[in-house]
Amino acid sequence: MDYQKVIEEVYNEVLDENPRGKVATYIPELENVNPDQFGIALVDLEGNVYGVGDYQVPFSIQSISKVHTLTMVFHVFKSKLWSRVNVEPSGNPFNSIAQLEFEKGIPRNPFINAGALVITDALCSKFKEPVKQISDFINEISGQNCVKIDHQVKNSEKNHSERNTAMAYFLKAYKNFDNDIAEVLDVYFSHCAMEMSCVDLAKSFSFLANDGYSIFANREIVSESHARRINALMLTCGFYDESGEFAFRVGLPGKSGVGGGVAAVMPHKFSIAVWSPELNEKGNSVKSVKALELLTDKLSFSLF
Ligand SMILES: NC(=O)CC[C@H](N)C(=O)O
Repeated sequence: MDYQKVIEEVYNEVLDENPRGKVATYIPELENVNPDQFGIALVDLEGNVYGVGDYQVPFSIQSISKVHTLTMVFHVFKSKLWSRVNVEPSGNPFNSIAQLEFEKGIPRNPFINAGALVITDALCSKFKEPVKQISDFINEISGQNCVKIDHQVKNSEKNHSERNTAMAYFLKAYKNFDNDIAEVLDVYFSHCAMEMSCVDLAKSFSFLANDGYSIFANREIVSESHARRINALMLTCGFYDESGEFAFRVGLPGKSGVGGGVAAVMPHKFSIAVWSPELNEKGNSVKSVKALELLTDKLSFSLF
């Protein structure tokens, strides 16, 4: 399969069609990014890299980091975690407070903000220096020192953090939050403000395409059965209230972030990351989703 040719075709077709959205503005610093950037990187299971466009430009990974943090706790906490977070699609926006109250402080899944805050809280219980541990972990599974925290983005989110702070208090009220709220939020904003390029991100997702084994870290990151479960969660919950639409159009497990990135995997074949900052109203990158739809159509395979 000539992956380079396919991603170049996809790239050109998306640029020809030029679907537009709006860059995220609720984190003010994210508005300063050039909205025309667009890149695709695909990494196969031998470690070959195929890239086109701005695939080496670092961008704010935002919620994509929730897959990395979940992986870290999945490994450490095993099944205990699932009494604190559910595994159902939310069908609601990623920052819904109403849903959290309705469900008595047990977030629907680990990828909506409330669920990710519980995961970050669990990380804070386990690790002395959680931000360093998260960076080290992502660097390890990407095979290089690629993670940087953009402190302007971090502080920008911190200065506009009313909803996430409210959610953390709600979780605490329902006794589903162990650590100091400000500390956990600081860790959460730090991992959301990590910057990576498409190629680094695709490498960091490679173990999920490879039954849990990372060819970049040269070790098993999670067991084969845990890798399958993380993929199942990405397929059903990775795109918030648009997860069904993504499964319908693309058919790969994946995760989006409001920085405009999407990382996805085709189990036993490759991992891929696409980035373009303009989002649709659900918070998913318009060009990235279009590119992945064209890609699975051209390859004539997906999970289904
Ligand atoms: N969907 C996202 O990427 C959201 C992440 C963002 N840091 C937030 O908490 O709102």
